[in-house]
Amino acid sequence: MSASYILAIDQGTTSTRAMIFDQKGKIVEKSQQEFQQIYPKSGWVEHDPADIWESTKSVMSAALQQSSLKAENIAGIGITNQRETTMIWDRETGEPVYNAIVWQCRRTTDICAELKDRGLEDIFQQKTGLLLDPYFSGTKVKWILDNIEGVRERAENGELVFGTVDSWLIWRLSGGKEHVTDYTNASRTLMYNIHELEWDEDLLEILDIPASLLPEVQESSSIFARTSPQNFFGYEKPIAGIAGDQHSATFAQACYKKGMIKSTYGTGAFMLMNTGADSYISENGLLTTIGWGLEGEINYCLEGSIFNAGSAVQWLSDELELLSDPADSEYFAQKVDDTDGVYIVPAFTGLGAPQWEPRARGTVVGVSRGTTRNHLIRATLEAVGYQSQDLLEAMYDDTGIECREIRVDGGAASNGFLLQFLADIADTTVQRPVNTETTAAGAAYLAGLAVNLWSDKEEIRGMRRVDKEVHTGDRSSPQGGAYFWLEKSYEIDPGLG
Ligand SMILES: Nc1ncnc2c1ncn2[C@@H]1O[C@H](COP(=O)(O)OP(=O)(O)O)[C@@H](O)[C@H]1O
Ligand SMILES: O=P(O)(O)OC[C@H](O)CO
Repeated sequence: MSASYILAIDQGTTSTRAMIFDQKGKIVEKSQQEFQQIYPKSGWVEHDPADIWESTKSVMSAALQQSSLKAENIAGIGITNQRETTMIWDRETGEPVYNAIVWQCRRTTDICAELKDRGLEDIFQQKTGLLLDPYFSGTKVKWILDNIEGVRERAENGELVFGTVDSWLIWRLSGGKEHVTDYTNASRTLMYNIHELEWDEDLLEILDIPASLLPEVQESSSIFARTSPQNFFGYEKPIAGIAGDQHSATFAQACYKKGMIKSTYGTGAFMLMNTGADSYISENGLLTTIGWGLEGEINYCLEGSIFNAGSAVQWLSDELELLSDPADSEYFAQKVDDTDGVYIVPAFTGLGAPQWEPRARGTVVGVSRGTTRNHLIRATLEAVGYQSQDLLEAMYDDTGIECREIRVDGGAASNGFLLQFLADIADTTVQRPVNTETTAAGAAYLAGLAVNLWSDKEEIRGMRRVDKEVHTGDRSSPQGGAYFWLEKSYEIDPGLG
C-alpha cells in the first residue's frame, strides 16, 4: 500500500480526534478521546498541555491500529485546533511554564478593560481585525508573563516560546525542532498584523511581550515540519496542513467564493463569510480573520463568534434535566407551536459577537404560569437561530452582501428544527454536508494539497456531498412511529435519570 492517506488531527476544546482520509476524501478510520477541563476559579478555564499531547498520541495510534494502515501509508499530516488557547514552554526542554489558558477563559477581562480605557481598541482592530476581549491570545500571554514567577525574566532571556495548540503539537511531533504556526492561528492572537503579515511591533510593545517568544508563520498548506521518528511510529512524515478549526471547516465546506458562508454549531457557534482579498474592518462587532493562505494568496473572512450554542442545549439536559439527550430537543421543540413569549439568552460566559460583553450572563424572560418544558426547549433552540440572524445582519451591514445560503456543520447541525428555524428567520437556504467532520477534513485537504495528493481547490470542491438542504417555509415533520418510543421513555422516566 502506497503512502496515499492523510492523517488529520482535530484538537478541540473538549476532545482530541484523529481521522484518516483516503484519496477520495473519505474518512476510513477515526478515534476520539476526551480530556480534563480545569476550572481553577469562576470564569477561568485551563487545559494541561501534557493532556493535549498525550491524547493526540493516543488517538493517532488508535486510528492507525484500528485501520489496516501503518504510519508508512501516511502521505502527510494535517492539524486543526481549538483557536486562541495559549501556551508558553521552555525552548530547550519543552516544559510548559503554566497550563494552557483556554479561549473561553475570562481572566484577562480587566486587562482588556484597561487597554480599552486607554483608547487602544481601534489600533488593535485596525491591525489585527480583532477586538479587546479576553477571548484572544495576546492578553493571555501578558497574564502569564505578569503573574507567573520568573517567567518574564526567562522570556526576556529568550529561553521560552509561545504557541497556540497547533504550534505545541508541531513542536512535540517534530521532537522540539520546529516552532511554527500558520496564518489562521496567528490571526487570532491580537499580536499579528493581518495586512502586513507580520508580528506587529507596536502591539507587542503595548502588551509588553518580547518578540523572541513568537513562532514563524507559514501558509496554511505548506510543509511546516517533519515528524521525528520517536514521536511518529518510526517515520519522518511531513506536517503539511495547519488551520484553526473554524477556518478549516470553511475550507472543507468549499466556501471559496466571496460571500459564501459556513456556520458551525458545536459548543459555541462560529459563522464565517469569505470576503476574498478584502479585509473588511467591521463596524458591527464582527472579526476580520485570515481564512487561509494558499498558493501565495491570502483569503480573508468576516467572523461572528457565539460562545454558547450547543452548550445551551447541553445545559437543558445536564443541569435542568429537561432532556436526557440534546438530540431529543428536536422533537420536544415541535410539540408546541411557538415559545409562548419565552426568550432565552444563553450568555453563560458573556456575549461574543456582535455585543462583546464579557460580564453578561444568561437570562430567561417571558415565563408565565403556562410555560412548559417544551417552551423552554424551543426557546433555547430558537436562541441559537436568533444569535445567528444577528450575525447575518451584521455581515450584510459590513459588506452589502446578502446571504443566499448557509453551509452548516457541527454536532447541533443534526437538529432539523434548528436548521428549519434558521432558514425561516434568515430567509435563506441551509445546507448540511454528508461529512459533518468538516474541521478535520479542512486540515486533511490543506495537507493533501501540499503533498500533491490533490491538485487544487476544484478537486476538493468535487469531493463535497450534500446530505440535507432546508428552504424557507419547508416543514419538517418529526412526528411518527420512531418518536412514540421517545415520548414513552420520558413518561416512564420523568426524572430522566
Ligand atoms: N441534535 C442536537 N440538537 C441540538 N444540540 C445538539 C444536538 N446534538 C449535539 N448537540 C450539541 O452540540 C454540541 C456538541 O457538538 P460538537 O460539534 O461535538 O461540539 P464541540 O466540537 O464544540 O465539542 C453539544 O453542546 C450538544 O449539546
Ligand atoms: O474546539 P471548538 O470546536 O469548541 O472550537 C473552539 C474555537 O476554535 C474557539 O475559537
